[in-house]
Amino acid sequence: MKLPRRFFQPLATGAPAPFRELPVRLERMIHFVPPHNDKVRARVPELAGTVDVVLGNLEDAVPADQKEAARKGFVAMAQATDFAATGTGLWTRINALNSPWILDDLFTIVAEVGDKLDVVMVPKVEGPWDIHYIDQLLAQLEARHGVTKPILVHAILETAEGVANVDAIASASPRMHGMSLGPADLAASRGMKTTRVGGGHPDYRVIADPAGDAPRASAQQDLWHYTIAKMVDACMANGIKAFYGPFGDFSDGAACEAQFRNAFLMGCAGAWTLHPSQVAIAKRVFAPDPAEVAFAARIVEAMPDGTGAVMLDGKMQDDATWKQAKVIVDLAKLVAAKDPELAAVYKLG
Ligand SMILES: CC(C)(COP(=O)(O)OP(=O)(O)OC[C@H]1O[C@@H](n2cnc3c(N)ncnc32)[C@H](O)[C@@H]1OP(=O)(O)O)[C@@H](O)C(=O)NCCC(=O)NCCSC(=O)C[C@](C)(O)C(=O)O
Ligand SMILES: [Mg+2]
Repeated sequence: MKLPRRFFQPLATGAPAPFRELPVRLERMIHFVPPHNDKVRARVPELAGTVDVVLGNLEDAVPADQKEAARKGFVAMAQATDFAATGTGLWTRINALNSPWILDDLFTIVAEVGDKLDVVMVPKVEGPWDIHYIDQLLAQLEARHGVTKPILVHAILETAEGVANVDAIASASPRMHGMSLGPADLAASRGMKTTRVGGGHPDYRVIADPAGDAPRASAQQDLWHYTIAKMVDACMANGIKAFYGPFGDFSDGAACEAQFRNAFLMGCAGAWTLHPSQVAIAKRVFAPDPAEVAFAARIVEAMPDGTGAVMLDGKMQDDATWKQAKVIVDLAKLVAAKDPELAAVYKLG
């Protein structure tokens, strides 16, 4: 374990000091773009104003013979658009640590567009040692290329070993931004019997006890509940953000929305969008319900210093519910600052 007083020291001479607190940003969706696809890349300038984060994906879903084109395409799209002007985050997902592409990914991207890059998403993180490696390398590259804003790191939780080490990953470095669930790789790593990318499974259910000849009620359960809960606890305990990952069935918007909403209610800040049709779903889900915001605002107003006990509509409020209300009001303010339509609905002063 590193000494506490050394935790926030830059890891290379000339590298920027790590953030003490994460920048406060609205990240309802991390929108995936395949940078080797010229047609999709051409839409990025227009897309940038409509999503909270644009991510250029270099890893899985990019064919091996297109890795270089994807890297070049990412540099081109990063240079072509002023993401900061619309408050849009610019991220990339690099190839895995054991792949032949990762060094070229990081060397090229930090050299060419390191000052524009907010977050590097690292796939298949197994333990804190993976984060330490990336942390050190990024510091060296930031120093070499004069990058002044620290590049953050986001881990994908997508192996059984990673889940076993989730707390240590979350606390591995002050560079940690957060974590996303990777349900496809994780299912494979765990030996789960599903070919779906996220979402439920019709055979994963509980069944009521028999009661005579009556048909037995049965309901589908959430395969990802345990993992999301574990990830949210690890992230929030370390002051970083948890995200649901991808939902692969673009034809089933209702199931995507249900999965996103479960993650939102459990504490996640956002989800990935892989297709334009999922952006509106994420916007709908990762903003608090206006009725909840109105009630939360009443709680905050009824307890100006956040202490004591009061009754509102027959419901007891105290210091703890005040904190719950603050979570909702603070998020609503963040959403309202970016979305004038919701600002009008929330009516927050
Ligand atoms: C699947 C694909 C090929 C279907 O692309 P398509 O063109 O066949 O689909 P479409 O329905 O015909 O597209 C309609 C329009 O939207 C455009 N479009 C389509 N997608 C996008 C996009 N993302 N951003 C912006 N525009 C997009 C597309 O170009 C088209 O434009 P047009 O009307 O002008 O012809 C395409 O959607 C795509 O490449 N999406 C990203 C896929 C991806 O990044 N996958 C990896 C992340 S998930 C993962 O890795 C797992 C994980 C975490 O690791 C683990 O669980 O283990
Ligand atoms: Mg994966």
